This record gives sequence, structure tokens and C-alpha cells, in this order.
Amino acid sequence: HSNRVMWFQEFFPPNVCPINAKENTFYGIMFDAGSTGTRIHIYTFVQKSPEDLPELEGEIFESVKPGLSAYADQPEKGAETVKKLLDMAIDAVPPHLWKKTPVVLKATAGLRLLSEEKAEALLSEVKEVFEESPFLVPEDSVGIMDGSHEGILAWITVNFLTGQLSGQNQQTVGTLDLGGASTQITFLPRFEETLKETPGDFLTSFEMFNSTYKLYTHSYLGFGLKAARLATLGALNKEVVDGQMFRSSCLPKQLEAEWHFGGVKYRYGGNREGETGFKPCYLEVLKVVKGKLHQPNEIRGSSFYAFSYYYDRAADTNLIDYEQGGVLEVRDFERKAKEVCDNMERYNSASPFLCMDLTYITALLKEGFGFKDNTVLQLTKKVNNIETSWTLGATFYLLQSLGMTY
Ligand SMILES: O=c1[nH]cnc2c1ncn2[C@@H]1O[C@H](COP(=O)(O)OP(=O)(O)O)[C@@H](O)[C@H]1O
Ligand SMILES: [Ca+2]
Repeated sequence: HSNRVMWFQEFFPPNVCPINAKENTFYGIMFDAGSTGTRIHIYTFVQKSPEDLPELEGEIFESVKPGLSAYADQPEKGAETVKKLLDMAIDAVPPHLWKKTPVVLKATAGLRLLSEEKAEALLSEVKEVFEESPFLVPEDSVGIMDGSHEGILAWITVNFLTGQLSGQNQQTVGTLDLGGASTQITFLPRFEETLKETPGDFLTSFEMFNSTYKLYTHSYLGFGLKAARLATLGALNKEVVDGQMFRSSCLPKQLEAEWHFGGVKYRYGGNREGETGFKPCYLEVLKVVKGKLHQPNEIRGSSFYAFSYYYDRAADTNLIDYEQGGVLEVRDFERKAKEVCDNMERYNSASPFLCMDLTYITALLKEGFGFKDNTVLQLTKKVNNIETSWTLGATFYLLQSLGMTY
């Protein structure tokens, strides 16, 4: 078993920051360049006294669509969307703190799927935008994040926000993130057995807030919700021939439409002649997930925090409240998938992919990760008004590497 101890050292190389110890408020700016959108998180920290650790006070959050990867052939235009978001930070951060406020952008699966050349062109345009800003631009401030970091940093965020990383009696929770192009599962194994049966590259040790954690984490590239749509349609990683039509039993029978993803145009439609509905759809989706993911035994009995597209699709179908979130069981997704897929014409108006998305989520949870029907999922978007995103965990490491906190 290989463990990447202190993996974060390579993530944010050490740097010196001339932070004034007397200042009691400071900021950190973290961009999430996701496959479907770019988001800015501006975190405010307060240090009440020199002996105390800084506390997270609040967050300003804004997002734009589409994501950087949609600008694969117009990198300058892509960087322009980042600049617009960064202008918000100019307003949010007091001018005298600008040059002490670090700004970082980490891209995830959208850019991982582009050619290196196109990804680099985008990132270097973004770097230029940063260099021209009044903020502190650390070394390696713009780049593609490793998938394992994505899972770990989201786990840190959730467990920090729920108070599990401080004090005694830590009962950490596992996290499930379903992005557009990739999906992550992360948890702290409790049983020796789990460590034994897990491939070494699924395990990572790291230190945070004076504790050492050995986490199970993996990012599955191509298993995000939108990538899964293409896989189900049989269009993922295919050279798309002009006018080619991809059909699925998960789509409304009469549907014929176009869809742009990762800079490619796809034509898709319903099964005009054949079957439609949950059963045939589930079989289609099963081909995408079955046998493709590692199934840790231990998770069958535990509960998980789930966010991103798990949250969005649960909220879209009133399984949870859009603002409050809620608690679900895996079988609730299946029940809703059946309801939607077997009444496709009725749900047609919201999104033609609703049946496929819910069926994929069901199959991913059950057949992919191996969760039980009654596994409990805590659907959360925000905890104490802070977004549950890997960006907060990433900001902790950034500030730590700059000698500003923790
Ligand atoms: O800060 C956030 N708060 C809440 N949801 C977010 C945030 N950032 C991203 N999301 C969610 O992430 C999902 C899209 O995934 P993303 O675009 O990040 O793809 P990727 O992770 O595969 O690159 C959507 O469900 C979107 O609502
Ligand atoms: Ca994401």
C-alpha cells in the first residue's frame, strides 16, 4: 500500500507572505473552474487575538456558466469570464488588503478532459488576468487539480463546517460529489479490513488541525452526470460524425435535440421505435457503471453527505427543499426515477434528461459504489451559510502554505 503522506506540500508550495500580525481580518480567493461553470469563493477570516487561530467568518460566492472548457478554442474569452468574477473581489476586499489577499484557480474534470495544449492556453490566459490584478499571486496559483485532492478537500470542508475536525469525539462523515465530468467518493475508514482490501492509490494520509487522517478517496473521470449522459448515449470519447443521432430509452420518445458539452455538439433523441421508461433505461445506464467502480464494504452501513448534482436533481424533483436540503435514502432516488421515467411526457418540460439523470444517480449509488437501498444521504448545499465545496479545504491549505493560518 502506498500512502502519499503530506501530499499537500506539492499542491501549494511553501511561500512567504508578509502578512501583518496586527490585522484581524483577512481574505482568501479561490476559483473553482468546474466542467459546467466557474465559481469564485471569497472567504473572510478573523483573528480575534494573536494567540488564537483565525476563524472563518463568511463567504461571498458567485458563479458563471459555461465553464472554462467551453472556451477551449477562445482562451482569451474564457479568461475574460474569470476577470469578471475577480472584479467582484475588488469590491469585496478593502484596498489596503489587496496585495495580502491570495488568489488561486484550480480546474477540475472539464480541463482534465481537454488536450494539454488547449488546457494550458486557457490556464496561461487566466494567469495573466491574475498577474494584472492587485492581489497576491502565489506560485502555482493556476492549474489543474488532482482528482484525489478534489475529494479530500471537499471532505475537509464538510467535516470542518460540521465541527468534526476539532475537539474530542470526532465522528467524521463521508462525502459524495457528483460533478459534470467526474465524481468523487471520500471517507475515513474505521475498519482495518477496509484498509487491507483497498487499492493503495485510493488511500491518502494527511495532517490537518493537529490530527492525522488516512482517507479513502477516489475521483472517477468520465462518471460525472453530464459525461454519464454521453456514455449512456454511446457518445463519450467518440469522434462525432456530422449529423449522427444518439438515441436512448431514457429520453422522451419524440424528442430530437442538440447539446453542447466540452466544445462538441451532439444530436440526441428518444427511442422513436423501441421501448422507453425506467426498466430499459436502467439497463442502459447499468452498462455505464456496472463493474467499473471499487466497492468498499464499509460504506454499506454508513451515511454520507452528498452535494452538487445529487443535490440539484433531488431539489429539481422536490425530494428535498431547494434551500434547506434534506435527508434521503438511496431508494428515494430510485422511486423518483421510476416516477419520472414512466411518466416521461409529463416531466418533459423541465429537462429532457431528468429520467436519465435520476436513473444514473440510482445506478451509480447502488451498482457503482454498492450502497444499500436504505443507505442514508444527507443532502447539503450550505452549512452555516458556507458552500459545501472543495474550495474551502483548498483555501485552508493555501493559507497554511502562505504561513497565514493553521
Ligand atoms: O460552490 C458550489 N456550491 C454548490 N454547488 C456547486 C458549487 N460548485 C459547483 N457546484 C455544483 O457542481 C455541479 C457541477 O459540477 P462541476 O461543474 O463542478 O463539474 P466537475 O466537478 O466535474 O468539474 C453542479 O451540481 C453545481 O451545482
Ligand atoms: Ca466540481
